[in-house]
Amino acid sequence: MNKSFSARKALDSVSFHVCANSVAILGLNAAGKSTLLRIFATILKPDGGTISINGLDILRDYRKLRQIMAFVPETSFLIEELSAVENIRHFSTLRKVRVDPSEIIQKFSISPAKKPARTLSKGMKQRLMIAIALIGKPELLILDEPTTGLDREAKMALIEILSGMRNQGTSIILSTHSEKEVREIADSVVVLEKGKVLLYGSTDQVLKDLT
Ligand SMILES: Nc1ncnc2c1ncn2[C@@H]1O[C@H](COP(=O)(O)OP(=O)(O)OP(=O)(O)O)[C@@H](O)[C@H]1O
Repeated sequence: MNKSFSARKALDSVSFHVCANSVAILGLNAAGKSTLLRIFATILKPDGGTISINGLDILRDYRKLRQIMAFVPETSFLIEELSAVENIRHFSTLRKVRVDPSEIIQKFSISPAKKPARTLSKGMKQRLMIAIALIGKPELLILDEPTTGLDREAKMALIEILSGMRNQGTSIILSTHSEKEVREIADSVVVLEKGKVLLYGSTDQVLKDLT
């Protein structure tokens, strides 16, 4: 699969197959991670090639894929002037799903819950975005560098949330710069380098090959 932006090849003959509940896309800056995730999330179209996730073709079955998937991008999608509770209400109404915001706030330990989202720390915003992404119980969660910019404590809390979700059967695809994070969350890894696949396979094997 390929993807170019004008003359720049962001993804160059990318091809891999992994069978896992949680997959990490590992790579340095500009490796092509976000581009690949945005293609998986059906936001961007590849220039060519075929991709299927959980048996669904991203071009042919994109409607079905969108129904079972949630995407947490690198930048915030929260409405900054609304509180955490109001953001949860807003996005659940858009998705036509009835939820109890206070239950979600409690489950994800989001605080403060009633002040504008702009007052939340980066870690709390990430938790809130993941909580919102999980409204409607998607089978597949795609996250673009969810722990970037978080302190150690917030990172660990988020990793715990994500591993818990994986253990409960949610499929997870995430991008990261961190081998440590890969070890804690992912069953399989795809390593990208300058738009190409350098390695892919089980986490243990890939991390061993990288050392
Ligand atoms: N919309 C765009 N227009 C032009 N070039 C783009 C666009 N999106 C990505 N690129 C280019 O494609 C390449 C891969 O970018 P991408 O954001 O996918 O990398 P990344 O691995 O996610 O990087 P980072 O870790 O810094 O977020 C980069 O050279 C980037 O400049």
